[in-house]
Amino acid sequence: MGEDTGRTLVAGIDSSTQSTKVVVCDAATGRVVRQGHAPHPDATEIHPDRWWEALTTATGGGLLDGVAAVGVAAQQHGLVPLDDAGSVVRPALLWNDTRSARAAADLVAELGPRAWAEAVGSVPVASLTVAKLRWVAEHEPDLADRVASVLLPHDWVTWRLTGRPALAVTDRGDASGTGYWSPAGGAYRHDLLRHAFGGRAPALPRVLGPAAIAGETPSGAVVSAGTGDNMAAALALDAGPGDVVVSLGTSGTVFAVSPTPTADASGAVAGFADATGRFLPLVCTLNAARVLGAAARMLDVDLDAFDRLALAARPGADGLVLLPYLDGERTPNLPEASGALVGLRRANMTPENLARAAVEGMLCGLAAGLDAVRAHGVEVRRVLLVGGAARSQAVRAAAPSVFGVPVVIPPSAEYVALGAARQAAWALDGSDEPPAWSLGAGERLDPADDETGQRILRAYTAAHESLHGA
Ligand SMILES: Nc1ncnc2c1ncn2[C@@H]1O[C@H](COP(=O)(O)OP(=O)(O)O)[C@@H](O)[C@H]1O
Ligand SMILES: O=C(CO)[C@@H](O)[C@H](O)COP(=O)(O)O
Repeated sequence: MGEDTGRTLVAGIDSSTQSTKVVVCDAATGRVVRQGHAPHPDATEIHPDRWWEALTTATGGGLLDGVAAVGVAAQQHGLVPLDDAGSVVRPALLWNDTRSARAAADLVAELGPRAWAEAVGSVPVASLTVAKLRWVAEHEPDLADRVASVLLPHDWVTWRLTGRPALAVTDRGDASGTGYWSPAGGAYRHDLLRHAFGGRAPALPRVLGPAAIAGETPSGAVVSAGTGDNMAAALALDAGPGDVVVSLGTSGTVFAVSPTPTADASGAVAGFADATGRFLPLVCTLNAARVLGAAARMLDVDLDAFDRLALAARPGADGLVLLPYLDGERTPNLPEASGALVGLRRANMTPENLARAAVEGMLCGLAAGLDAVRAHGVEVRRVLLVGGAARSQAVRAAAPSVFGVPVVIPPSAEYVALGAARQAAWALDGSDEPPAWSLGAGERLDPADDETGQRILRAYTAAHESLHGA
């Protein structure tokens, strides 16, 4: 690729829930020079080979030619169980697979929520790897007996990229989502792993530091440690004090970089580690961008027409509230819940109000996440809004009022892939700090007034409490 002569290129891979996205960037500036993507199957258990096939498709046509370093970020928590030959024992159970809800509740009942929060930063919910291990131990004991090692999605893709070495690696960020690695202590809790997995003690990947090198690709490109997708987005966005990132992908996430670890015994805030040696308190909802997709399908319109409908309704959707728990919910922890439309009246039962209620319902769940991180010492001066659904004009219109703080829409980019690329450039360079990449100015949107968002949130809270209690 002739245009690349004379500059160093790095690549970032985002193997997220719905797709694989790859960006190739100038290592010095972060400018994206080319990109690729490919979809994943729509399922909550997936054979990891599907991620590899998507990566192969996304990087076809020589996308990675001339790349000096590669980093992998991926959806967090997924359980990739391998046997002693490195073969996949069963398809990976993903973060959004709720069959492990009972297992999570049992783990919490056995040790208590405070003990979990203090040991590993988070209280187990169905998403966490530790709960998935318990589920396999109870429901598939013969398969559990064959599990020789356990990887996360980004660990597995990194392991494949580096030629399946004997020792797999991970990083602090992704390890912190397992439920058996302590962000505060910086070490695995093998006791908790054994406790969850019926006494079994599978091998775990070595936890690398932020700028470490995991290995090389067959063509000789350096491969960095990689990380979880939310940690990669935080790295790309260079989130500073007062910045809280809200990502609207398959999951909705609210997170901030913090110098100190958190331990929320209520379970709302997961006390993760970040990709720079610091910490990443995070709230995750199970229902975000796909709520809008599902509502658009119900209204038989595409996403642009859906936006126009939502924008044509008044804020508050004339009292119509959509509780968006379409795939169950993680925060609040209601894995068996379903969605609900509350407040229907003959006068407000319009496509416009339904579209608006879907947008507002999705955002209200994340506004609760902002309150939860605030309660754990995170300053919320502004929200940086990213992820697929941040492209929606209706989301952009509603978010500042619902969140009650200014919202910045960073320049359109694949921030998870960009964060993985920045980590790759950092590993290549070996400096103390990641390379200084400039994002460019974002668009700042301010709340309309103090009252609109409060009114929407009050109606949402009342609807939630009428069905699920306080
Ligand atoms: N303009 C839009 N309005 C609403 N949703 C959108 C829009 N563009 C993309 N999306 C949704 O964003 C989601 C993909 O976002 P992404 O952040 O890539 O997810 P993930 O990382 O979880 O795979 C899809 O559900 C897609 O329908
Ligand atoms: O489980 C979490 C965070 O704890 C999710 O955020 C996953 O990491 C999936 O991310 P997306 O594919 O929705 O970006």
